[in-house]
Amino acid sequence: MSAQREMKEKNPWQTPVMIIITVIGVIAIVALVTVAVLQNRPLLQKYKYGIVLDAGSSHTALYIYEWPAEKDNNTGRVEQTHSCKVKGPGISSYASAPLEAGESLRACMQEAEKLVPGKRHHETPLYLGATAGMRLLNIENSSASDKVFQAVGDALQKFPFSYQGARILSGQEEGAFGWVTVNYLDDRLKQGLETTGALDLGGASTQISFVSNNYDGSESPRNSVTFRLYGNDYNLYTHSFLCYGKDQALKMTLAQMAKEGPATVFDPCFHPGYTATKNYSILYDGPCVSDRKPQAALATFTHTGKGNFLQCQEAVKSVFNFTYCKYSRCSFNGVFQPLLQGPFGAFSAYYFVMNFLNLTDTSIPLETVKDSLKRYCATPWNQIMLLHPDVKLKYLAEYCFSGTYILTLLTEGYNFTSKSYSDIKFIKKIKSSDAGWTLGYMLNLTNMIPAENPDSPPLPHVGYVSILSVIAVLLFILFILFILSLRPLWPRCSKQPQIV
Ligand SMILES: Nc1ccn([C@@H]2O[C@H](COP(=O)(O)OP(=O)(O)OP(=O)(O)O)[C@@H](O)[C@H]2O)c(=O)n1
Ligand SMILES: [Ca+2]
Repeated sequence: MSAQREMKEKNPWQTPVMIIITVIGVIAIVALVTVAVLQNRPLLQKYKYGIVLDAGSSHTALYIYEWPAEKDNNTGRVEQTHSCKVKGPGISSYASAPLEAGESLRACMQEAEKLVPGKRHHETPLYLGATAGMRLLNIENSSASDKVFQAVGDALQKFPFSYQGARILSGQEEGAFGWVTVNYLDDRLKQGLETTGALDLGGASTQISFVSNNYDGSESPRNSVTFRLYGNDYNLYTHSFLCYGKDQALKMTLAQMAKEGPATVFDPCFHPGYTATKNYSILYDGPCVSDRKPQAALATFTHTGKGNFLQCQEAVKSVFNFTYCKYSRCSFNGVFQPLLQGPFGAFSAYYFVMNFLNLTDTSIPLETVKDSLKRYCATPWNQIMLLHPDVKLKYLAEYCFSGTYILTLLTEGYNFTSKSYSDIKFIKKIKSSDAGWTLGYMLNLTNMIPAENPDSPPLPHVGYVSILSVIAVLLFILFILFILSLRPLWPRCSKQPQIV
């Protein structure tokens, strides 16, 4: 009887023990998973921002970049979220009215102020980088270029961002940062993949940058930039040709045609039927053409189109110098260039022009591209205007020249062949970001590309949490099984109601 009573007293324990164990087990699992999730959860969508102003020779553009806050100095993606084209010409055109250069940036800056969240304003770096237009102004009149920078700096500092200064980029920087942008956006750097060369055609200068396996940089150190990015070493060849942007090249070509100072310049690079009276001074103002001043001092000339691609090609070729090269190989003007190694991304004016001409498909044979351009150049000007009523006349008049210049620069200048032409891709954007030097410039200045590959967690976050949860459940089941396995040792008890 006494043993029976003892069992009866213990009996109620059997179920409560299991309930308590289950409850504790479930709480433990929930706690474990919650801690794991909270500890490793990416911070709630918090973003950081950076702003870069590209003060080009023909215009200024503002770019806003955004990246997840916790991925600073890591492998995080930086993306362009907005761009704003500044109204009016490039800042170098304001040499005689510098204050207006600062004023011109206001509308885009106000847009940026609205788009970057207010609480991030003060920590958002703001950079202005100027390229060939300001390089030329600085050569021509350095005090005028200083005044433009002063005015631009004063205007930018009125905004609540963290202003980091305005400066002229060197040609090497412009080329190298364009290359960094393209390869960063293509994910080639992080993964250590073969890189893409960068071809940038601006209004006043043009850049070529690529990695060539059999080039160590020793032959022409000033064309060599070395990087260590994500644990890989890169020896980049880069060169910037000042004056070989498409606007300055047009001036040089025209100045070359008009070097005898005629009253009418018959230009094969303009459409038949095109005619305009122009000031001779436009052909020899600025450092790219000042030495081509014609002897005769006529004030104006009649610019008349002839629409002949082959003659245009010859005229364009005349602004390249192929006569001297002190290196093993050169592109033009005695500049060293190693063997081309593709693929290449060609952006800015390369894209604008080839896209307008419907010639961005580089799988089309080069000869066919030339034939198509030949027909385009020969098309009468009035027909061209009828076909493109929405295109700015200044741009429209120049596409025959620009297309011819691009093909001549690529083949005669850089030595692309009919075969390697297809290694080039004419691009505007990669994902949501414009191809150009600005992103690479900001990534560099904010130290956002580490030299070494950061240790990445072996598992993605979701995988990590799932595995942790499965292990926790397994452990709990094992624990229950263990408790149940001890059952034979438990004191026996009867489920029969006790009849006293
Ligand atoms: N839809 C467009 C836009 C621009 N352009 C021309 O393309 C050239 C280069 O533009 P861009 O790359 O913006 O040159 P910048 O950056 O201003 O010049 P640089 O890099 O030499 O300082 C300019 O002649 C511009 O007139 C064009 O033909 N079609
Ligand atoms: Ca540019």
